[in-house]
Amino acid sequence: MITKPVFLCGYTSSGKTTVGKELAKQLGVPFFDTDKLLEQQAGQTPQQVFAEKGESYFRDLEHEIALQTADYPPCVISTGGGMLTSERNGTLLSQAGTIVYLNRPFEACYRSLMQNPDRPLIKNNTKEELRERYEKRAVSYRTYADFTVKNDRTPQLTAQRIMEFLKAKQTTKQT
Ligand SMILES: Nc1ncnc2c1ncn2[C@@H]1O[C@H](COP(=O)(O)OP(=O)(O)O)[C@@H](O)[C@H]1O
Ligand SMILES: O=C(O)C1=C[C@@H](OP(=O)(O)O)[C@@H](O)[C@H](O)C1
Ligand SMILES: [Mg+2]
Repeated sequence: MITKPVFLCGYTSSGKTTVGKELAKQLGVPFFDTDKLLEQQAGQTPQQVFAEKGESYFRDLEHEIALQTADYPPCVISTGGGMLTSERNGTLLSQAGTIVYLNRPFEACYRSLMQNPDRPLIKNNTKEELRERYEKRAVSYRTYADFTVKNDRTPQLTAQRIMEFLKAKQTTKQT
C-alpha cells in the first residue's frame, strides 16, 4: 500500500515508537526507530551520547541516520522527538516519504515522561518548560507533516487512523 517510508514525528513520549510498531504490523512492512539505529551505529544510547558528547554531536549523528533512512524501501520509521527541529532533516524526510505527526495531548505525554524521566532533554526541566517546548516543537512538526493524527486513545486505534489516511492518499493518487 505504501511505496516510500512513513516517518512518524512528534514530541518525546507522544507514542512514536509504540504506534510505529503497530502501524508497521498493520501495513506488513519493517519497522525502524532512528534512536535505535543511532544506538546500533554509535554503540551508545542517545542518553549516553548526550551526556558524553553533547547535543550538537547527537544532532549530527541523527542527521546521518536521517540521510540513511531517506533511501530505505517502504517501511515505518519512528523518529526522535528532536528530528524535525532542523530544516535539513525536515526537508530531507519530507522529500523521502510521508511524514505523520503524532499529536498526543501534553498532559498525557507528561504523565508518560514522568514514568521514564531519564530522557536527556527532560532532566532538569520544569513542567512549564516542557510545555513550552511542546508548543514550540508543534510548529516544526506541523511545518513538515503530510498528516496530523491524534494519539488520544489506544495505539492500535491511532495506527488505524493512519492506515485510513494512507489508503485515501493511495486512492487519490490513482485517480
Ligand atoms: N495511545 C496511548 N495510550 C496509552 N499509552 C501510550 C499511548 N501512546 C504511547 N503510550 C505510552 O507512552 C510511553 C511513551 O511512548 P513511546 O512510544 O516510547 O513514545 P516516543 O517514541 O514518542 O517517545 C510508553 O510507555 C507508551 O506505552
Ligand atoms: O526530544 C528530543 O530532542 C529527543 C528525543 C528522544 O526521542 P523520543 O522522542 O523517542 O523520546 C531522543 O531522540 C533524544 O533523547 C532527543
Ligand atoms: Mg521513541
